[in-house]
Amino acid sequence: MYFVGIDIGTTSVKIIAINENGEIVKSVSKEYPISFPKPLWSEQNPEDWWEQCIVGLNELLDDLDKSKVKAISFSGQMHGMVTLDENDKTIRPAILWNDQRTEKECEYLNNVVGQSKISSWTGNLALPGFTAPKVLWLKENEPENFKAVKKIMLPKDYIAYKMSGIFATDMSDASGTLYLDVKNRKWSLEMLEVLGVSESQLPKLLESYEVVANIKSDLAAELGLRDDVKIVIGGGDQAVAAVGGAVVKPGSCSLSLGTSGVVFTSNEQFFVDENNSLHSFCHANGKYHLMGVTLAAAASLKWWIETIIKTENYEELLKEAKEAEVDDNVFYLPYLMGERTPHNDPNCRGTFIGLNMIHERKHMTRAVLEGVAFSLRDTFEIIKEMGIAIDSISINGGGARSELWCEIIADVLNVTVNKLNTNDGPAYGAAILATVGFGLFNTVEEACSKYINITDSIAPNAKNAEIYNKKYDKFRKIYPATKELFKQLNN
Ligand SMILES: Nc1ncnc2c1ncn2[C@@H]1O[C@H](COP(=O)(O)OP(=O)(O)O)[C@@H](O)[C@H]1O
Ligand SMILES: O=C(CO)[C@@H](O)[C@H](O)COP(=O)(O)O
Repeated sequence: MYFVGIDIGTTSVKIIAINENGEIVKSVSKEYPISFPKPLWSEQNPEDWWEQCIVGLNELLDDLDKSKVKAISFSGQMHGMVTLDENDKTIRPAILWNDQRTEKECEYLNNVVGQSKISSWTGNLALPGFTAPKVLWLKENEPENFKAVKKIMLPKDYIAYKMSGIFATDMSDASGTLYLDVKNRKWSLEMLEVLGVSESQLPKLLESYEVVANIKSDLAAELGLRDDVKIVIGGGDQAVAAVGGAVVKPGSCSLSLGTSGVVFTSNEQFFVDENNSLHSFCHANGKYHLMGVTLAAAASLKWWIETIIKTENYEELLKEAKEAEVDDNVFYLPYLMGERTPHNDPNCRGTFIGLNMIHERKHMTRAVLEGVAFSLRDTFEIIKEMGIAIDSISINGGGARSELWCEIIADVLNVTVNKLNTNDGPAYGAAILATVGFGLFNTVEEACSKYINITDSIAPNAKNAEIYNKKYDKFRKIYPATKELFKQLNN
């Protein structure tokens, strides 16, 4: 039997097939473009996701026994707004999770409607990346497009719709819209009224491991699959990556180093932190989770290596950075796309601070890795302040390919970083959801405990942890000192 996991990432679609023992049989990845048409904007064409998905699926299935495929499920970049008209055509490019154009709409939601109402209806506050402020932006700035909207959906739901013909979503991804009542796992009618959207424009809500329908028969024929393959809805990439990292028990913690960087803990019950600065969302196992997000994690490294240094040779740059001593006074702030946790500030920007004549490229590469780790520590500190004790975390995402980055993170957070038998977090988690939806396991937890184990652990180095502790204290002072300046510069 084969189970397929499809991850609609920001840089590419990753597709894997696992067998009933949880072993990866084959994986493929297909890139697609992202466009930044104006400062603060970030968009992709949903058709590109679909095209590359089909190219990838054909390649994946090419030399597999297609009759053995039993179920397909998804993980997707969260919060992106996909809008379809009455003919199911996309109305405009999807506005993505890292788009920061909605500062005005967030101010309206948080300050005019009011934080206490928004938080009591949804469990969260308005952040520029979330879907609700994007809906308001569309209404205000593209009224003709807003009028044409018949369906509003999230990235992976567009793919699930294309594959099943059913308009559905799941609780974990829907949590990131800011129009789900997270605690009660239903759409917030109060928020829908604020947005001017009706429930009929929104998808049916399922748990991540639930079956949407069988695959559409014409698509099954095109791909050479049986027409009883189950389409399982899947979830938002962070919750699904957590499933792929077995972060499904209360208090367990994972760290994702994808385009964004995320610290994630799994909880049995719904709760919010004191300042509502973490995302309080539904988990893909039917329970809840908390997470904080730094917007440009591996995106910072990609920008530094590919856009600034203009090479694809990560290995050389990372080897060089390993040779550089920790420099107490060189800092990088990873705010290339503004920042979410903990600052919730679309105006802050990426910055190097503390350079002098002795510094070389290697110090700057190291500063990029450290700056992302410090930003992740900002979330980690909030989680610790809530009394959640964390002594180890599992790591996933493209950035986790760097041994040096994993070491720096272990030292900066002062925790053991565990590597697992799979680094394909979101796609692997999606394949696990497919097994549960198909009925191979009763629960997500059962599947995780059968399939996932730790293969390597990186313990923090006590000396480096102490150095980084002091350096982190300095890092924390830079944002408050530059906040107003960034606001003025952006104006
Ligand atoms: N060898 C490497 N070391 C560190 N980071 C890497 C390496 N190779 C790729 N990356 C980073 O991985 C990122 C892609 O990770 P991925 O988890 O696939 O992201 P996403 O799901 O957002 O598309 C790229 O931004 C790139 O910077
Ligand atoms: O906005 C969030 C989570 O709240 C991001 O994590 C996106 O879901 C995209 O993730 P990656 O492409 O970085 O995996």
